Amino acid sequence: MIRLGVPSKGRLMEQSFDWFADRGVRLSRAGSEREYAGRVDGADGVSLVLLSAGEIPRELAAGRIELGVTGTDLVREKLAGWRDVVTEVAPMGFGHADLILAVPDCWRDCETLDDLTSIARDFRAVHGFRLRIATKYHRLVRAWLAEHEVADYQLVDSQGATEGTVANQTAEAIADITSSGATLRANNLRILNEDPILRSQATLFASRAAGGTAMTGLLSQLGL
Ligand SMILES: Nc1ncnc2c1ncn2[C@@H]1O[C@H](COP(=O)(O)OP(=O)(O)OP(=O)(O)O)[C@@H](O)[C@H]1O
Ligand SMILES: O=P(O)(O)OC[C@H]1O[C@H](OP(=O)(O)OP(=O)(O)O)[C@H](O)[C@@H]1O
Repeated sequence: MIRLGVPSKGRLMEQSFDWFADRGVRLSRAGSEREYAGRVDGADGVSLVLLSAGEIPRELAAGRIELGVTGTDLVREKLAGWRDVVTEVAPMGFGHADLILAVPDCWRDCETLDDLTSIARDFRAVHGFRLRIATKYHRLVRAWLAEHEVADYQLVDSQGATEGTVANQTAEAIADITSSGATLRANNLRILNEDPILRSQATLFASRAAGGTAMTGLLSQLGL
């Protein structure tokens, strides 16, 4: 049996269902809106596991699901050495979002990462603590800042409503996912003039622990 993990709600679930339906495999919830059991029609030996998108990387790594749909951002953030435990089977063409660093729009002299680096250095001298960046993407943000030799900062954990932390004065800057940019604008934040930390999209991943003829058969049925 191939266990297929799909996000349990929202746009990601619906677009995943559409993606599989376009390839002849119909996924659906087994019962009511609130029930997290799934049904698979059109493919033998496949069971649907509805899960939080954020938990799918861990379930793939543990080999509790063989295939899973989630964002590339979540796999790279949650799995150290992700290439050793999962393979990217197919980008799915939806769930596009960029992981970016944003500062208050009123910081007119902060346009690039170089500007932020010098502001962060001065900030520490003036305030006695390091400039705070709110994020839930600790691993990716740390790695990106280290690569760009930014040191005078601290990460503040924010698991949601991250754009609100600046107005709430629990952070000076944020690193979060954006797609339309509306949430940033509504919170008077501006993206640094740099390439995104990561460009993410929904992707079909396979656990490296999985394989065999059933998997090969399913992937070929999906045209992969
Ligand atoms: N505004 C957005 N537009 C497009 N994709 C987004 C957007 N926000 C988040 N995503 C993507 O959706 C995926 C899942 O994010 P989400 O925060 O809904 O998952 P989650 O934290 O597992 O949800 P929950 O715990 O509430 O079930 C991530 O890969 C993310 O990149
Ligand atoms: O650029 P936009 O189109 O405005 O989208 C960005 C928002 O979408 C995501 O939040 P989500 O609604 O998934 O909730 P969350 O804050 O709980 O992560 C993300 O964390 C941003 O807050």
